[in-house]
Formats: sequence, C-alpha cells, structure tokens
Amino acid sequence: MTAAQQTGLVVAAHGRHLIVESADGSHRLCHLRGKKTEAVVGDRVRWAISGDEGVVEALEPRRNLLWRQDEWRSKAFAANLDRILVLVAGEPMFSESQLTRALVAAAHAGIDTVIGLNKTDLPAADTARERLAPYRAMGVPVVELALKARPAESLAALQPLLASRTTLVLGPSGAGKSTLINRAVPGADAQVGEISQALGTGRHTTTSTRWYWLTGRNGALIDSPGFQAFGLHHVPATDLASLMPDLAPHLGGCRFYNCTHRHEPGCALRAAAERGVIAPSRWRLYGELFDELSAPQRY
Ligand SMILES: Nc1nc2c(ncn2[C@@H]2O[C@H](COP(=O)(O)OP(=O)(O)OP(=O)(O)O)[C@@H](O)[C@H]2O)c(=O)[nH]1
Ligand SMILES: [Zn+2]
Repeated sequence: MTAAQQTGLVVAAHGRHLIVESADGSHRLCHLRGKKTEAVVGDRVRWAISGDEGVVEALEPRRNLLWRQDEWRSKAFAANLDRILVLVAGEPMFSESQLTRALVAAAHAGIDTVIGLNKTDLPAADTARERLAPYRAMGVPVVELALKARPAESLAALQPLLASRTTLVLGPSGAGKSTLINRAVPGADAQVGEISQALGTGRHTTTSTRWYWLTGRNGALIDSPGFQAFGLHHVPATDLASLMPDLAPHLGGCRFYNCTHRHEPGCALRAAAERGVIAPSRWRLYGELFDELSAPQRY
C-alpha cells in the first residue's frame, strides 16, 4: 500500500461509481481505476484521494462472491458474505424455481443460507409453509416472520442470525425486503438518501445494491435487487446435483459414474425420487435446471 492509499469498504455500487466507507465512518464517491477491476458491495478496497472524489486502485482478496449469470450477462451481487437470507411469502406466492436458484448459487459460492417466511399473519402462509417443507427437511433453516404484523417478535427471531454477520437479503418483489430493512435498520431511509444523492441516482431507485449497518455496527444487511432473472449459467450442469442438499447424499449410487440423473438406467437419484425421498418439486426443478445449464449457449 502506498502512503497515499487508504483502505475502505464498498457500501454502494452503481456501475463504475462506488461509495467507499472509511474506518471513521465517512463516505466518499470513488471511481474504479482501469477497466478490468470490478468492485461490488462488501468489497474491501484500497483507494486514494483524487480531488473531491477517490480512485479505487485495488481490491483486497475476496472471501466469497455471489453472482448470477444470465444468458447475456453476468452480475455480481456482493462479496464477503456470511449468510444469505432469502425472504419469501405466501402472498405473492414465491416461486420455488427462484428459491432453488438462489440456494444453488449460494451453495456454489460456499455461503450459508436461511429462508425467512414472511407474512405468516396471512392465510396463504399455510401453503407457503408446505412448499418449504422439503427445504426444512434438507437442513435449510426456515424462520417464520411477520415483519409488518408482528415486527418486534420477527426481529427477535432474526436477531441471533443477523448479529455480527454480513447478510445479503434476497427475495422477490413484495416479499417484505424493504419492510425488513426499515425495521432492522434505524435511519435506513436517511442512509439510502445520502447514498443515492452521492451516486446521483434517484432516491428510490432499486437498481443498486446497498450496505446497511445494524445498530451499533453489530452486523450488516445488504439489500440487492435482481432476484427475478436468477441465471445460473456459471454453474456447470454436472455440479448441480452436488449443490442440492437433498440430492447430494444419493450421489455415487448410480450405475454409471458419469450419470447425469436425467435418463440413465440404474440412477440412484431417480430411485430416491420415486421412493419420495426426494420431493417431486425438487426432482422436477433438478431436471429443468440441468437441461437449462447443459443447453448449448446461444452466444
Ligand atoms: N400482511 C403482511 N404484509 C406485509 C408484511 N410484511 C410486509 N408486508 C407488506 O407487503 C408489501 C410489500 O412489502 P415490501 O417490504 O415493500 O416488499 P419488498 O420485498 O421490499 O418489495 P420490492 O420493493 O418490490 O422489492 C407491503 O405492502 C408491506 O406492507 C407482513 O408481515 N404481513
Ligand atoms: Zn444418476
């Protein structure tokens, strides 16, 4: 590190514009030097003052990086995460495909996941709970929440999971992400306002990812848009089963060592699905995702 360099944490990113937070809590608008580097929220960077702004000169090595890759472009969500909280609800009813994609991407990046079932005050929560049964059974913790109807109780349930960790919050539109941030982060609106102003984006834009400190800096939440098109093209199709905790235990039992578990005879995973050990919805999603990931790329 040269004398002029300082270290900082990326707390917001919008294209090549970043907000970097220094150890004293101050924020500065920074730009990335060079075309090759790409920084995301959660990155630790080295930067130098350049007039009123700053230039990010290097990224510290990342512990992990969650990203999605669609057919046409890849997008990094955030780096150096301890956990991903996937927020879902019965109304609007969550998509099991999106949930599974998020869990596979997290497993691929080596990041723990927890599911938050929000809006448990609504009758549709019963169906949502049933749809989550296979996920509970495979060991993904499911926390029941009613962030608007019973905020204190919900935050108390989340507190042990969020404390002293960096948690990325993902979830479909309407699941309650903003409600969570506003309840868990006093002054979240002010933080957003300050950052949007610095980045020159609209106050309510949802196109950028942001870091929020929890009270006393005892952990942080990262809010990120982009759950809808959760492409997994960075995951090799042949790795998919090993990234699905309900399928993985059956690997190694197939007749063919290179079984794709799609059409081969003597497939141990198919046998498990037929016995009902693997839930029908999960087996169907495996097939859909495998075919998607193994299809020839169109670009
Ligand atoms: N009944 C009920 N409604 C809730 C609960 N939590 C949030 N809501 C409502 O659900 C709606 C969506 O919540 P948001 O927090 O805006 O959801 P979001 O995930 O941020 O959605 P986007 O901003 O579109 O990404 C709002 O009208 C909330 O008031 C809850 O526990 N129970
Ligand atoms: Zn097989």
